Amino acid sequence: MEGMDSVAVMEVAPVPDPLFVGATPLIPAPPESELVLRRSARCLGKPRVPVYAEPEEPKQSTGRRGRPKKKRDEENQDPAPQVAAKVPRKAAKVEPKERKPMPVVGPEPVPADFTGAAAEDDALGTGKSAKLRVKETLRAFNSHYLHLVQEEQKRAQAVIQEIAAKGAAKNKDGKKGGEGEAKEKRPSKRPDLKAVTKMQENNSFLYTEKVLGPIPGIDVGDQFYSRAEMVVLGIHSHWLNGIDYMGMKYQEKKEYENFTFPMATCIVMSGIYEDDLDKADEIIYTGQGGNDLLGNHRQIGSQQLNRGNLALKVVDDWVQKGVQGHVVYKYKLKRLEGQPSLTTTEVRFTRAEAPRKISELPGLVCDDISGGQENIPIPATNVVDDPPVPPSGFVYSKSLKISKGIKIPSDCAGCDCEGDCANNKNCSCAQLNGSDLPYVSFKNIGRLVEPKAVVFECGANCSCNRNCVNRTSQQGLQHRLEVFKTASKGWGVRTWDTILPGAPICEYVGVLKRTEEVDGLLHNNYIFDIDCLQTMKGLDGREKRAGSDMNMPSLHAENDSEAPPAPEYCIDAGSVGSFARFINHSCNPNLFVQCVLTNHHDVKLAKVMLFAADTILPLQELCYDYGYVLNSVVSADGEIVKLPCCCGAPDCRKRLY
Ligand SMILES: C[S@@+](CC[C@H](N)C(=O)[O-])C[C@H]1O[C@@H](n2cnc3c(N)ncnc32)[C@H](O)[C@@H]1O
Repeated sequence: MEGMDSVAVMEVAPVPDPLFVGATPLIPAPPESELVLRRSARCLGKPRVPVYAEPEEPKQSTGRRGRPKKKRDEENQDPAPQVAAKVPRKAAKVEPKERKPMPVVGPEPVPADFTGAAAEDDALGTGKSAKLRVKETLRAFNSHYLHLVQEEQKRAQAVIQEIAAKGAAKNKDGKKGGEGEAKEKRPSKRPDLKAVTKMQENNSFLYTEKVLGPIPGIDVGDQFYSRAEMVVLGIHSHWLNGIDYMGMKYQEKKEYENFTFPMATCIVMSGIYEDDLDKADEIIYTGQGGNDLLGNHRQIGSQQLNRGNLALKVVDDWVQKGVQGHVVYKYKLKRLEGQPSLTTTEVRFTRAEAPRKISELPGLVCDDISGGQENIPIPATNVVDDPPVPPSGFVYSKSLKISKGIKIPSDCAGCDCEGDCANNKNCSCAQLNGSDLPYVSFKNIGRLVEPKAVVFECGANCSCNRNCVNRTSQQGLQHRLEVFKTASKGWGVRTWDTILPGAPICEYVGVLKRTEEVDGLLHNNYIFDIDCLQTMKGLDGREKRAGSDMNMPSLHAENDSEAPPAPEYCIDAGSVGSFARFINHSCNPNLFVQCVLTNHHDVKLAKVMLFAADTILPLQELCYDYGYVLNSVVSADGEIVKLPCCCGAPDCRKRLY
């Protein structure tokens, strides 16, 4: 059963790789091949915004997270949106008629002021930066996707159970049946395609017009996890075709009167054409058609000079016999001058180079800051200080320490499932979560379907096994991470692995204390208030979470009041903590905070977990929104303490507090 589950997910899970060069809308194509999913993308467009644009050195100060008393400062809510550089794209022309061999055609100049319909950073007038809108669109897609995966897993489970039951009955009669039959019979569904359709129905695609030239919010070097993501952003509208283009109807539009159509807006290089040549800065691209699409890279037929193959305007093109002897059209593309360098030597394999060996890391100051406590070692590097020093002043602990006088209850009833609760549709822990389990399982790692008011996990009183998907936050470190010294935020944490939305990162651990114990403490930047009630209620600028209106009688009584009291407990990671204490704040974060309950139902003492909000690529820094209320940090002499934010996000609020 477990194997069957993961097959269902693997069939539908998009896996990284290709490239694009422009933008487009979508006509949702029917599912054509699983191979489409074996792709991701990187774009060639306008120059990249630096990842760490860190304005100034922050002052050391005091404060703690999640103590919302006032509304956020208006002035810091809404920073001026960035305007994207207008970088006109060069284009070259290919005549739309059969030629053998095709002549070399020079570039057709694009009018100097032409930057495409969506070139302004806030062309949609949302008041949000284009980067943020890209992120929000991807989050919406991933949210649909995870819900649909959950739906599909449940459906598959039901089919398996039904067929297994039939099989058992048949076996009784001496006939064949059971799981093997289920594997054969269960039709494959594509949650990613369904998610795209949902977004199209809701008009939630980011860009719905095809664009020539740079696309706001998309930079050279950006990576996408799947074709579906590119479709909902409006970068490339096809599931399968490598070339997306503007057809002849654009010829009639005034703004395009100087152009020759069809004209390509975006290509995807997926690695399935054996005749492609990929040198990152120069690509020899094979036109579309004639591939058997089985992932074995084989060309089984000749290509036609039509549709997308007519639309590419490139520095050179020709027709030749491919490796299998079939006619293929070839296009030479070169990167525009002045674009930032790429992190890989091939376009289609886009994973940034994560270091292979800890010992070879530049600036290595510690092989494993956890001293062997975590599942995976966490090295620390420092290329900022001279001499380089390791992080110090704390004792590593991967679990929460409890202050004297605080008792964590362990009184709640558990479920009586066998094995994994995902296989029991009547699991009592699933009921606590609203009916479905909060997680779906991918390759035996749980992913949280959506941020929730609170997550009820299986705990000590449950009879399911230790690997049950509803114990996802208890499985320890799942990804290779590095603690590194940043230029202006002190230490930070980055990943070496691709982390997918909803994946667990860590628990925020330290010493569990009463907040009154730490009130007035100066110079402790590592205190985390347990403020689930605020999160659940969606107070002080926070987003209201799914499940916050649910009738959860087991939750603490304060949950019912409109204005919950200030948090009673906090986690102090000042002197004891894990790598979580090094995770910095960002106004545009890639992690989110999630309260989790396991052995009791007192939200005042909930576990504080961090989960991935987005696809986080290798070498990206992990960060979450500390959620400080501006002007809420006050010094002993009554002065408001301010800390500038150095997160570098286009929508940065400029201050942490
Ligand atoms: C929990 S610690 C994070 C780890 C910290 N960087 C360190 O070196 O230990 C929080 C402190 O890190 C710094 N910090 C975190 N995010 C920051 C940001 N976006 N801008 C400036 N400073 C930041 C601030 O000094 C903050 O009080």
